[in-house]
Amino acid sequence: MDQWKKLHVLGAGSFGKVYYAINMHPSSFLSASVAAVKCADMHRSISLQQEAEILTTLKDSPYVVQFVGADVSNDSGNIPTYNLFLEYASGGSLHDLIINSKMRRIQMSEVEVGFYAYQLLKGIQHVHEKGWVHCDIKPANVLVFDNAERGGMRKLKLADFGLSLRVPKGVAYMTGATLSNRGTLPYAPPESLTSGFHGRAYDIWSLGCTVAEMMTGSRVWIYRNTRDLQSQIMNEYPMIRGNVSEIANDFLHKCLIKDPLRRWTWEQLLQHPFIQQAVCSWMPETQQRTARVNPFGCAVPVPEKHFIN
Ligand SMILES: Nc1ncnc2c1ncn2[C@@H]1O[C@H](COP(=O)(O)OP(=O)(O)OP(=O)(O)O)[C@@H](O)[C@H]1O
Repeated sequence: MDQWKKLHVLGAGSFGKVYYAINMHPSSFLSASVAAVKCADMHRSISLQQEAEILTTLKDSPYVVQFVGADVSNDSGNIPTYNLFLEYASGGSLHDLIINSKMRRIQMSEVEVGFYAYQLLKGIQHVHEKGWVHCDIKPANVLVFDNAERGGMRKLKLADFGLSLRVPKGVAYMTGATLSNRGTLPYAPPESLTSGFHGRAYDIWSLGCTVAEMMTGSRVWIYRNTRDLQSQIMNEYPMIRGNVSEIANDFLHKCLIKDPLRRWTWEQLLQHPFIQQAVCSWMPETQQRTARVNPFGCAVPVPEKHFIN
């Protein structure tokens, strides 16, 4: 940590604070020149240390925040501090992006949302293939990076793996108890409340809530208190407020199927016309070929019967 200087606070989590830091000697072992540093007193740093371990297994995806390194310093008096270094996201979180768009009364276009949803699906693909379920996907846990190449379109990356669960070969984690959800309640799927079921489908439901929020600027649930929210998640269907096209609505419905075994997977969703259209609009031709897995391709209009249940 000696070569790093913490400059200002970027945010705070349940573990401690997140700082913006610059590397005073960028040629040394942590080679990045700037970083976000998640810090916690050593005796309260177990979840940060676990996050570091998880991030090590998730390296090498452009859709997951990159782990730069970790160390222990004595920078606040004599109390040892655990520091987790991450690549710095200059655009803040997706939550900030949604709030800013709302304040400026600029709604994200569906193509833009589709392109962001594509990136989140690729992140989920990587996380699931490495044997994890994120368990806390929400706009505040998605980081935004500027991307000059794509005309103002941002790069998004999944972050905050503090609640992630190891589920090798897709086996789910189950508490067996009602109301024993792990992640953030407004983004939690019904099965996590009815039986404590946490499988890969968990992340897909949270993705649906996140994509709906990008599209409409509002959360899918409006509730009076926690009990009301729990009851709505278990018994009702999420509300998509605002003007949403049929194709986008269909995508959301596939993410928000109540039965986790029938809910679409990242593999199926990557082929959905909502994603395919966005990919075709925003990706350079060379990258489209690998991303385009839809048998209909881009140029052909997709008949409704192929994607509406
Ligand atoms: N790599 C990063 N680059 C830029 N800002 C970051 C980075 N990581 C975190 N932040 C900022 O710090 C805030 C808090 O960090 P983090 O997301 O890890 O905690 P949290 O999810 O808000 O809290 P909790 O521990 O309760 O889940 C984020 O919302 C974001 O604004």
